Amino acid sequence: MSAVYILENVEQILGGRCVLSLDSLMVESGKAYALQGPNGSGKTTLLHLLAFLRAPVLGEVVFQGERVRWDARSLTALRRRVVLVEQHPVMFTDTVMKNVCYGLRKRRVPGSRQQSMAKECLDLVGMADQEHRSAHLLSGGEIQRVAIARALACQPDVLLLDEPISSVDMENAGRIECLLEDLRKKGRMTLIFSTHKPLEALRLADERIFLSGGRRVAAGGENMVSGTLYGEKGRTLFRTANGMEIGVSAQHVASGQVRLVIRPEKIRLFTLEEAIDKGMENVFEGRILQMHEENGQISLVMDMGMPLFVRTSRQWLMRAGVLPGDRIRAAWGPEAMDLLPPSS
Ligand SMILES: Nc1ncnc2c1ncn2[C@@H]1O[C@H](COP(=O)(O)OP(=O)(O)OP(=O)(O)O)[C@@H](O)[C@H]1O
Repeated sequence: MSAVYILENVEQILGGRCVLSLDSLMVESGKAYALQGPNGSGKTTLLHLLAFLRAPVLGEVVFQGERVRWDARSLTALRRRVVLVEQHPVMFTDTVMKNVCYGLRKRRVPGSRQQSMAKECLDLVGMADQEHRSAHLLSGGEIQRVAIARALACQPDVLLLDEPISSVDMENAGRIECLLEDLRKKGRMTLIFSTHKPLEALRLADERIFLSGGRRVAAGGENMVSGTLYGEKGRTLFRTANGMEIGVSAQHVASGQVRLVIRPEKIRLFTLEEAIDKGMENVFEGRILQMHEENGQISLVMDMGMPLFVRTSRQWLMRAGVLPGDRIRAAWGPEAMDLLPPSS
């Protein structure tokens, strides 16, 4: 597979502050990527850079083998190959059809062809029968679907989406998920979308990119849960809002509201028949919800009363012979946990 983007030593400064700093990032053609990270971690900033909407202050971007020069002429050509669907897309006060044709008109596609291309794309997002409706009267989820149709009509090489599912109802979210899944399977365009939902990222992406404070980090935020710390019989316990209790060992003496992170790579998995290793303060049984191969490892989600993300080896999976739906046990010691202050 060829690289569609290569970023090197890229920095973005906004409001006098460095909000994005990436040593290197390679995006392969035809794959689906999820951008994850807490609020303000730089996901939108990175999407704007990849959409050629804002040049980085430092560093180099290579797109489809050519260094991006950021001058007006080359940007016009690049923006024809990459389309961004913003988190809250703007609709023109016109019909759905006219909105979908917008990009095609700008690209000077002949009028007759515009209609048929737009119809095809409205069909893909399940809005073919809505072409005459006024776009500004659509619901948030419908707007998101029309915006995706408008982007697809331009037949971009790269489709960027800023939190496409976060603010839409379940029905629209389901339709958008199916569409992204379909596009990913076809592999004709590169997909990059930001999300706050780890399950969605795992389900829809070939690779996940985690950002924190504008930097790429190994992983994070997957098993981050808010709750209360309290002491009981010489132990310190963490209680989640839905009443789950997790032992966090006596070395954590603080009490009150905190966030707990359980590191996916430090969790050990056991079949129900296996003996649990010594020193495991927490042992939970649950059902496997999802499994997914990622960068040579297995990412697994288990339902233990909350989704628990675990990174394990292929060898463990082969040996255990378990499948989604099977019950297993997850166990971890104090080294797998970090306590953070509550989010502001
Ligand atoms: N135009 C701007 N001027 C100054 N600071 C900005 C500007 N745009 C974004 N920022 C800051 O840059 C940082 C990264 O913002 P960005 O929107 O990329 O984060 P994000 O990961 O997409 O967040 P969210 O999940 O909340 O959408 C934030 O601290 C934000 O306040």
